[in-house]
Amino acid sequence: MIEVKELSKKYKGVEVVNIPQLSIPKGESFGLVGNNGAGKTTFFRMILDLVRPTSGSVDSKAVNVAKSEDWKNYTGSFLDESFLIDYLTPDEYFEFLASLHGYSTGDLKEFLNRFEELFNDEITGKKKYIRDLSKGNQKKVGIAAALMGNPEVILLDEPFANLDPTTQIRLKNILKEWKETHQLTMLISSHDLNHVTEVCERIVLLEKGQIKQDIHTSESTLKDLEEYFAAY
Ligand SMILES: Nc1ncnc2c1ncn2[C@@H]1O[C@H](COP(=O)(O)OP(=O)(O)OP(=O)(O)O)[C@@H](O)[C@H]1O
Repeated sequence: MIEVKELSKKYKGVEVVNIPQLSIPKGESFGLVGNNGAGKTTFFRMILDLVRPTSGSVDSKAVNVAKSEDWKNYTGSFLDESFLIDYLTPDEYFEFLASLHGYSTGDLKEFLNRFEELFNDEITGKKKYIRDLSKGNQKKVGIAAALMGNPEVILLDEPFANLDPTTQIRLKNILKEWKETHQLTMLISSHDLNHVTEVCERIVLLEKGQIKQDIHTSESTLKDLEEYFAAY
């Protein structure tokens, strides 16, 4: 589904991402971990054509994302609040996206019902602008918005950060369920080793822009990663 070839990004001559080859097959839940500055966000931004590689390419369904708009039809993403329209209320924002995706009022209601627990009565029906929501609640809006339109691929940067423990657990369940029911290809970057190893069947560890480990998640993965980061 996603193919990375000889991908490099340099800022002022300093290489912050260097991934010679990486394949993410359809339906995979792919977790990206690494310390601050490891290059996770830059890598995700190149997959979304928000940052142009210095060299190399990212293909989605065998088409270079920098040379086609096709991938935008089946890719959902939420990297940060800049993905939101903050002068709208969540209801206005969801209605706007629903119209883009051709949802009827009933479709939208049904879609939002799935997030009722996650939203915890703080998001819809409140007449509060997105810009006035807490960081955690903005994140909930962004993640739900990213799942609208049944994307085949979704990219989430730090989805568990700023969420309370109850919401983290609810989000984990939503992501796992969505992946199973929609055969979603999921790319998640996270500092939360616990959650990412629970949600993702594969973990790639990035260090200074390079892949240091590429692990099929098993019972020992969490402990192995904790040991790796403790010894860093
Ligand atoms: N626009 C930019 N100009 C210069 N350097 C940049 C730019 N964007 C990112 N970098 C640098 O690239 C490196 C990788 O940053 P990136 O944000 O991708 O890391 P990250 O793994 O997502 O970090 P974190 O976990 O802290 O979010 C860092 O050294 C960062 O300072």
